[in-house]
Amino acid sequence: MIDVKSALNLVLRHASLGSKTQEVALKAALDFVLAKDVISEIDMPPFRQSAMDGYALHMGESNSYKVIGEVKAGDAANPVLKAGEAVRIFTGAPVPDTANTVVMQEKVRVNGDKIVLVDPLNVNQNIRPNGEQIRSGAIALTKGTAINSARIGFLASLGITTITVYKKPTLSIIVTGNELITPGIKLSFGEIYESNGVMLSAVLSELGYKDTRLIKVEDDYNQTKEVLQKAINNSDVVLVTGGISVGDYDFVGKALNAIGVEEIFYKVNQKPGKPLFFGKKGEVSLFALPGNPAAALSCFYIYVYPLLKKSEGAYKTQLTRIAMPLSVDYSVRGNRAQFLKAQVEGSHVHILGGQSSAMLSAFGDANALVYIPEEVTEIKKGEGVETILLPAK
Ligand SMILES: Nc1nc2c(c(=O)[nH]1)N[C@H]1C(S)=C(S)[C@@H](COP(=O)(O)OP(=O)(O)OC[C@H]3O[C@@H](n4cnc5c(N)ncnc54)[C@H](O)[C@@H]3O)O[C@H]1N2
Ligand code: MOO
Repeated sequence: MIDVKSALNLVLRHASLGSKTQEVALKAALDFVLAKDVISEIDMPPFRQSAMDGYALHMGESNSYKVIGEVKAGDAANPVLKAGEAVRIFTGAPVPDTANTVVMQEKVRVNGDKIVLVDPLNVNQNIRPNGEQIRSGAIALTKGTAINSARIGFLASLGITTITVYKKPTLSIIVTGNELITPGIKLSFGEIYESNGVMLSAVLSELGYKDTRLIKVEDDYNQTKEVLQKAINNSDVVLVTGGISVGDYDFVGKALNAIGVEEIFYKVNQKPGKPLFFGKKGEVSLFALPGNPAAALSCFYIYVYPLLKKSEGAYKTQLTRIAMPLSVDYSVRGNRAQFLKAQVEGSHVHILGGQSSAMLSAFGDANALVYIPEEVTEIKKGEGVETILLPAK
């Protein structure tokens, strides 16, 4: 049995770095990771932009200005202003080359074709210089950056239509167990509804991995071997749930061994998720997640997520971890490190009820996992705990 930190290090060390890239349209690039720096081909803004509705002035001696024209957003006009002259201007419009400041319309009194300033002015007020955000030829986003909605907007503002990203890994999910029944069919005694497969497909889809196959297998050694081998042939990453513990009908470990999957580790000193297995066959990574649903999802966030991020070239491989004060005293039973379903509320983190690894309802309410290392048994209210923020949805 190894500890949590060693297990995570092994996962990251063995993640095969994706080398396959593809061009994608910017509008379809959400959640992909850049495989090449993106260079801006324009200055942004491309011209001196007015940041306010008001007047562009060529500053003169007095506080009174003659208004000689108008420039609105989209106009190509560049009127010539002498000292003491102004043009009416609107937010986003190009400031004439001969104007050296912009005054908001609320800060002037209008008197016919004259305006009078209410307050003294500084030069270059309310003007966004060209290239203020980025210069032509500069790096807009570096290789390894994950594309989010703000970055799609930023690249669109630079006129970029396609980018080069890493290909997403192809994934197979294999759920094991004679007791598993597809929801929609009436349960017989001893049966339960299959939930790990749909849950893992959903969390993968939420993170941008749409190309996943879901396969169900009975507790049968030969069938397990066959299905695992097929999944390894067809995928970059395989996730198995259940059948990895020590029971007589837990065939996953034996089957993995028989088809030549190299064990990187098996069993981590953590709750939930003790019987977690991680292995490799060639470039294919394989996790056997515990069958207990909350253990499977915890292990997904803590170990599978970083592997996926690392293998698609992302520089940020792990969920954000912050120290937050605990809302009440908490004591741990046993000597396993804990990942506790929790809710960040205001400035505190609150550990939820229903922590059993067989129960999922608390997970649905959780927006974080609190990590308590194996050597810690008592935490007092207000003490800082490592809080892993789950992707928001
Ligand atoms: N003698 C021991 N028994 C167990 C140990 C141990 O150390 N010694 N560890 C326990 C812990 S901790 C865990 S976690 C589980 C993990 O067992 P498996 O990974 O082999 O999982 P299963 O036994 O197949 O299933 C566990 C549980 O989860 C349900 N399950 C499985 N798959 C699904 C699915 N796709 N959808 C919904 N529910 C599923 C299954 O019916 C079981 O109730 O082992 C302990 N035992
Ligand atoms: O390691 Mo298990 O997930 O505690 O039931």
